[in-house]
Amino acid sequence: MPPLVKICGLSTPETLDAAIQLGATHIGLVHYEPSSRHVDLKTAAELRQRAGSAVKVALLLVNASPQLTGAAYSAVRPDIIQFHGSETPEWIAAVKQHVSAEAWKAVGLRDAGTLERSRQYEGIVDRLLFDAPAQALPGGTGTRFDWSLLVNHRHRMDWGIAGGLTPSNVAEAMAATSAPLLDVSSGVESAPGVKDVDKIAAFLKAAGR
Ligand SMILES: O=C(O)c1ccccc1N[C@@H]1O[C@H](COP(=O)(O)O)[C@@H](O)[C@H]1O
Repeated sequence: MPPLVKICGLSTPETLDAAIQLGATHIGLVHYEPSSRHVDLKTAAELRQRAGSAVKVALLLVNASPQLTGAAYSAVRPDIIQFHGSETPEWIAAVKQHVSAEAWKAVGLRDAGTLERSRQYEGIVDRLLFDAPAQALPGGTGTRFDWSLLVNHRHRMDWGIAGGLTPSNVAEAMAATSAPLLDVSSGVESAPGVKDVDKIAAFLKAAGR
């Protein structure tokens, strides 16, 4: 069974359609102004509607206020909210009382300690997304983390990997981690924020979809 694949940071109808037709199982819309992939809520809602039920749609937020999270959920109605900042388990639990979307938490994996601390989200979120540690931006930087950190880790909940995945290294990432979900953004772009359909196709093919 091939892994699930999420193509994140889509911002145009053309690239959304291509990702769906090429076999993505999930797509991500980034609502975070500092990002080159930021989409406003109106655009996010239009893309979400266009996707329909063909894929699961994640809305990526970073340390958004309760007001913004609520407004974003109401406007876009995503299947998933991807929390990609320093949101605590308590914070996410509180948000979940007001939205009926899955909650995914991105965790910047620096060392075995961060992996152990990620267990605090068990029972609170629906999936952990292991990513490279935050830099100037908390994600979407095309940076890999040390995949060997996941070897022999006993996962007790759904999970996936993100960070620096590309069509060229995704097979190696799959072999190293056996991740059930692969999340890619900058590795399928021709420039920051500009998705490349050929790279999306190459990534999905290399991931076995
Ligand atoms: O894509 C962004 O600009 C972004 C901004 C803030 C937080 C997360 C962001 N992207 C997510 O980061 C991971 C890894 O991305 P990459 O493949 O290394 O570019 C992925 O989930 C992106 O959607």
